[in-house]
Amino acid sequence: MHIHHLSETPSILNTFLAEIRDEVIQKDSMRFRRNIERIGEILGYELSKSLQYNSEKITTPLDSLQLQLHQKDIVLCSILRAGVPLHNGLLNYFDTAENAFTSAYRQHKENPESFDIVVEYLACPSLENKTLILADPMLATGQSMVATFEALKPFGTPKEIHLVSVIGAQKGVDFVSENFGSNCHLWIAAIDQELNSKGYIIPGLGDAGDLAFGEKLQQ
Ligand SMILES: O=P(O)(O)OC[C@H]1O[C@H](OP(=O)(O)OP(=O)(O)O)[C@H](O)[C@@H]1O
Ligand SMILES: O=c1cc[nH]c(=O)[nH]1
Ligand SMILES: [Mg+2]
Repeated sequence: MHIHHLSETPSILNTFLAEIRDEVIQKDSMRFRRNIERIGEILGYELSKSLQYNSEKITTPLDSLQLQLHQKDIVLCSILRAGVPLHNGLLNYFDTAENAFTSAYRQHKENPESFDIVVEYLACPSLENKTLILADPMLATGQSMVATFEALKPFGTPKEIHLVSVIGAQKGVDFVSENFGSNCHLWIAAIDQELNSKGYIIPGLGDAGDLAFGEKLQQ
């Protein structure tokens, strides 16, 4: 897997990462969602440099020229709920993308430290020979990404796969590296070293779904 760890090079991205991590600033849910969206825009821009381009003729009022424009074969898939603002950020740049949504949530067992990933909702166009972008802001154990990828398999074989995430734990990055092919790309803003016993990224930011949309009752 090709891992693109973007905050290794300091940039304006770090300001948005600082705001979603900061325990005071992150409580403003509108700002939290917008910052995830802005990070999605930056990750999408970086990802766009690796897409396939065709030369197309553009006619201005004065003349014409050839421009390199990317192939319009993107399917953007995100994982509910925390994936929604990241999806919006990517869609802000990939105007013509087709869209897929899936739900993957942690179903906790009696022991709070163990959980299963439940994939329930799935709405997806054909993925055959398309460029699949699979987006989820948190890559903790990596199980949601892998379970979603398994659930998408009946929809066809993409020609390229790009995973997009905001904060990952090294363990989750290793897990997706083992489970996605060597040609797959991971575009990630930050990689933290630890995962706690409940599967939360340390230092991370807390619960991205709750920060964006409010607390939910455990199932
Ligand atoms: O890498 P993993 O260990 O699978 O964990 C990451 C998952 O956890 C979060 O979702 P969550 O289950 O909190 O659902 P939510 O978006 O509804 O809050 C996040 O958005 C990922 O989908
Ligand atoms: O740290 C984590 C792990 C999973 N989901 C989150 O929202 N945060
Ligand atoms: Mg959550």
